[in-house]
Amino acid sequence: MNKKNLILGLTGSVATIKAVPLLDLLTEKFNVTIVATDASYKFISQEEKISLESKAKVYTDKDEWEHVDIKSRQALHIELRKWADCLLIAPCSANTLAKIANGLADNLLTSIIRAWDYNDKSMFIAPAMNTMMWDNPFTKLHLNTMKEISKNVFIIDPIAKKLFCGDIGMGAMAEIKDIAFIVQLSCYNPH
Ligand SMILES: CC(C)(CO)[C@@H](O)C(=O)NCCC(=O)N/C=C\S
Repeated sequence: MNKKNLILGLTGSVATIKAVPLLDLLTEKFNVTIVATDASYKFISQEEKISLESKAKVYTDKDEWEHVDIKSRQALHIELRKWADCLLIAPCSANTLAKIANGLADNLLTSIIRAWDYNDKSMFIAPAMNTMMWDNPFTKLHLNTMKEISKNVFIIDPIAKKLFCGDIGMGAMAEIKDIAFIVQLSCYNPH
């Protein structure tokens, strides 16, 4: 089976510590390209970076600017948007959720999303944040905005469990096996 092309967006939630095992599950079914925000790198060790790069191309914001080659007239965020069949943001931080719900395009990941083709390509959002952020009114507002934008936007709800800081409550990223299953099911069987 020729695998579909998936962009995995990593953002500045502590759930990015799950990136390596999540990527292992995703590469079984997809050609994966990782787009990591600068904040996500706070949660990726040097060994994890090497592990990720052994299974996927990893782009960061500097790649957009180092690749500015006016002659080639190519923009990395547009090339990646064209390459992808679907996009998964896992984890999606409260900050990234707020930015995409308001059309901001201030880094490589949000620029790809700002250029996204919602008619033909599915987008999966797996929020992960502290319960206090999850319960804040902006979370529902921004998630509803994303759902209103297109029927091809799928929210993979967080779960309640012990959070990084020891709190117990909603906001933990969905289990990576459930994320991988949902993305594979929906991306290969568009409704
Ligand atoms: C970190 C992980 C993946 C461990 O299972 C889980 O707790 C999670 O998704 N947390 C995201 C929310 C969080 O913890 N925020 C930071 C401060 S509370």
